[in-house]
Amino acid sequence: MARELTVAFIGNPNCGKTTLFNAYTGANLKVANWPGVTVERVEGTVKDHDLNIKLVDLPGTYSLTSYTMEEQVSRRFILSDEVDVIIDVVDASSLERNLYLTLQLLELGKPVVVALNMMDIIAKRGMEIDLHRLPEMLGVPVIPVSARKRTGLEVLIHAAAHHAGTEHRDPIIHEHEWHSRRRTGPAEKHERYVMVYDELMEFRIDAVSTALERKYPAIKNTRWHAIKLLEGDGAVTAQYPVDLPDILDRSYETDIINQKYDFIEEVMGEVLVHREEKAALTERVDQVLTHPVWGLPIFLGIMALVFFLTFTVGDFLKGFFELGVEWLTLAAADLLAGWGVGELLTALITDGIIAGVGGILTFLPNIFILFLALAFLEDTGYMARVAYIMDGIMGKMGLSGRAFLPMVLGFGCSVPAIMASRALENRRDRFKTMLVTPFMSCSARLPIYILFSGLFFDRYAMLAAYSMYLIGILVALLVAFVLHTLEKGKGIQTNDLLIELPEYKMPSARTVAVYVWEKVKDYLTKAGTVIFVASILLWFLLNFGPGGYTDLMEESFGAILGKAIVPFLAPAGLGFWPIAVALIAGISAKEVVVSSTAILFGVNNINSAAGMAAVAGGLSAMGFGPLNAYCVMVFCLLYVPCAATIGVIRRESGSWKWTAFSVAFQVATAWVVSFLIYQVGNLFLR
Ligand SMILES: Nc1nc2c(ncn2[C@@H]2O[C@H](COP(=O)(O)OP(=O)(O)OP(=O)(O)O)[C@@H](O)[C@H]2O)c(=O)[nH]1
Ligand SMILES: [Mg+2]
Repeated sequence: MARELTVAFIGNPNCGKTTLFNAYTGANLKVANWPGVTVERVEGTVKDHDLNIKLVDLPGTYSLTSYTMEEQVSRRFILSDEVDVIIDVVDASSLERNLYLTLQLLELGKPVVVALNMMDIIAKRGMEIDLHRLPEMLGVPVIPVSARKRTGLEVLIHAAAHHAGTEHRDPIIHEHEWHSRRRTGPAEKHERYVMVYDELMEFRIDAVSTALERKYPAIKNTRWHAIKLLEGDGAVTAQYPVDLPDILDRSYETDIINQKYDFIEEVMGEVLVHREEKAALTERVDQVLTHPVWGLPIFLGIMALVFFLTFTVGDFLKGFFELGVEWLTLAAADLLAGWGVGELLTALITDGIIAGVGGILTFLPNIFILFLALAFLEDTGYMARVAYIMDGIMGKMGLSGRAFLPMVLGFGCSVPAIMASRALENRRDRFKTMLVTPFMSCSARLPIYILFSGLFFDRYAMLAAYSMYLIGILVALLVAFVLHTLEKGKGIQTNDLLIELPEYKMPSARTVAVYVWEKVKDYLTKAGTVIFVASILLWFLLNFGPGGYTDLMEESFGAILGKAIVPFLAPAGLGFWPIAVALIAGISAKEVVVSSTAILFGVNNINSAAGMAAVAGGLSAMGFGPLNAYCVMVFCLLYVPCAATIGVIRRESGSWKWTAFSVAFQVATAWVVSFLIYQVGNLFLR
């Protein structure tokens, strides 16, 4: 039978763990150039000879002292007995910072293999790392790799397999090493550790270890636990309390950290042959992009550019899709007629499914361009800058700049954006971020803007649509601000979570391709599932009434339902039953607002000139004008996130009550903002 082995990738955020995991397993997990991309543990398998290796990708962490939710995921897993070998992924281009975690992992006593990643960058910069001395000093194998270029992968996995089962009760290194660091403990213990603290600290560690051993004989690695107790680690202190008031008189965390860094400095001095010349390009670019005054306008400019491309290039490509849908409608009608399919079923297929789903597919080019641009921004490292630029403003909202990262990710899709809020340290910040993230304009809302702004704003269509993105950001910030003001005086402190600025990188073609493909796949899946089902349901709702099948939509169930809520929507400029129906249907997925409109007005190809003209005609006949269109766009921007988002809010908050509150809150906000725009707009237009 084949042997089984579990290997976990752990390392600092953004060091390339997921890239490495993808390279081994062929998975397409998300990779991007900012810290905190992976928020969940993910497993995959590879084979090495007769060995089945289970690989585990973990969220990045700076230390084993865990603060954020994702860091706890990593810590808990690394400490569990499930892991046979730890692969410590180290970003060789910032070795010094990464070694801090390495030293902590070595103290755990589990088999550790260091994967020295990003060797391609090291080579390009003309740096050199002494690959003989480094493993000697760390006492574990160090394998140079490049996850992106896929070099060194076989050697690494082989080393991990080979290194399994080399567990020490306490990690030790060879006799000839570190005689200068020799531990001066009790005579019978002459192990030499990789990381040896000063005499006084070693004395404390010994004392605590002895007490631990006596009280909890089952503990595997007393030294690590003793160090954690001296650091005042909450979890370990709660699990293994010892009564040593003289020794554990205060937290020695700072001393322990400092001594580790002293050792790291020593290592760096010996192994780095050419000192790292801090990437000059990154600094120069950042002088402009993170400028205190220009940073924000530049960000808004970049968003405008992305949006401009989405509109123009997307529209250019759209033509081909329109032809496709038109052809499909005709072909389907012909085919169904040829088969002698009844009128009703033919209507369901052409006016329901093709109109609803096909209409949505024609927006694919716009979606494609949007995600291409976002992938580019994420993999260059710009997104982390956006969080940094926003730090000041976010501070006024009682949040750290880091909370802006989930928010910008919301431009793509609210679901991963809400999950990204796990990187925030405390619950209050997380919930606040989860509440406002859905206000950011996600890709699903794009078709709504394209449709309604195209219908009513001609030359200003792009401007009208771009304003939605700005309104989204403004409302999100405003809501956060109001919440912050309400909280004030309750003794809540805001904490500063710094975001690390990664170096700028040329985006990898593979990363961008995978990113875009995953998003396009999601969009197609959504068209084939949620939108497909919603279109069928909607068609039935609009073609059947209390009296059975009806040609008059006015008498359908849909109309009855829509008319019932029109009085609530009218003050916000949305008092039209077809709009009411579209908005209700849009809860399933925002694109459904567009497909409902197509079904409502009986157009097969809503994204074409003819389709648009038909819808515009129908809407105008009801007295629906540009101001109403703007209100629809704003309402769609702000009201209930889609079903998938509601699901993820429920999962991440763990509470239905809170989920219900957040949904109600979004609807109320949408109503209030549309109401204000409609009422003020009316004053001016009259
Ligand atoms: N040049 C180069 N870039 C790499 C290499 N490995 C990863 N990268 C890039 O580094 C960035 C971060 O990679 P990820 O795989 O997302 O890093 P991670 O460690 O999983 O990050 P978190 O999930 O945030 O902890 C991406 O832009 C990758 O393309 C490498 O070997 N060489
Ligand atoms: Mg990752």
